[in-house]
Amino acid sequence: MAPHTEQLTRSTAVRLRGLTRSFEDRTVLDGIDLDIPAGQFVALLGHSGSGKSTLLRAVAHLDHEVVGSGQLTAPERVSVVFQDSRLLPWRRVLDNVLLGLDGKEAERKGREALAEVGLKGRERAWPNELSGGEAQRAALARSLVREPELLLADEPFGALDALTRIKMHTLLRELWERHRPSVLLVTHDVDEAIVLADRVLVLDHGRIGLDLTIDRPHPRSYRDPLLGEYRERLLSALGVTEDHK
Ligand SMILES: Nc1ncnc2c1ncn2[C@@H]1O[C@H](COP(=O)(O)OP(=O)(O)OP(=O)(O)O)[C@@H](O)[C@H]1O
Repeated sequence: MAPHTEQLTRSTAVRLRGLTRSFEDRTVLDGIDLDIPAGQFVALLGHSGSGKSTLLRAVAHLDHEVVGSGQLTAPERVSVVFQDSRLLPWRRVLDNVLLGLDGKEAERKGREALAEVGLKGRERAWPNELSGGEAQRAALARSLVREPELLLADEPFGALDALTRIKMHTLLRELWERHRPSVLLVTHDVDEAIVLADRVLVLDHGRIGLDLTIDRPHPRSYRDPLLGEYRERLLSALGVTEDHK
């Protein structure tokens, strides 16, 4: 089966059936079935090498060798944010945000998106004049301006310091509240997953080992004792026992 884009019902953003990916003789994704309803914020956890990025690349249609007995469907308007901002160093911030878009209306939206991520006034800065957190904000603005139905994020805050990361969590959640894309966020960080997402998946041996709904109101506090129960379940699904903590 070749992955393809097809018309999805309004209520489902992503549908995977039997998604399989092997590299030589190693099966990394082993028949994954997954539905992500439109507008849902999902985090994907798993050990290093468990296949999180491979799954995200498949959903982004960046991998043409993935196979399955069923289907891989995702919306056409998909934006991807990576751990590094991937801004082009020879283009100013606004031009990076607008990459591939033309016209006054696009420029207006680009400026608006930069204002939304707190970079008003930095439109004409060069990427090397931005801090890591600012560069990731610009990358988020570049995604937003395309009004994605699905935002795929591969450890977008992995390279940031702890304080900046917390600010970015708040920003990402606020942007989600305003625009309501479906989100698939790959992360190593259990706390990041439970503070941001409404549903957390754990990838284990090529399958979804745990599919956990986080039923707590937003904004969430890291200190919420009820989040502790979710943390325990996720750590246990990841095979982290008390001795390892
Ligand atoms: N192009 C490739 N060629 C060969 N093996 C690959 C390729 N891409 C990924 N793999 C392998 O597939 C497995 C899963 O990789 P993937 O990057 O999806 O894991 P991950 O869960 O995102 O890891 P991390 O958390 O360390 O980023 C790894 O063992 C990796 O070596």
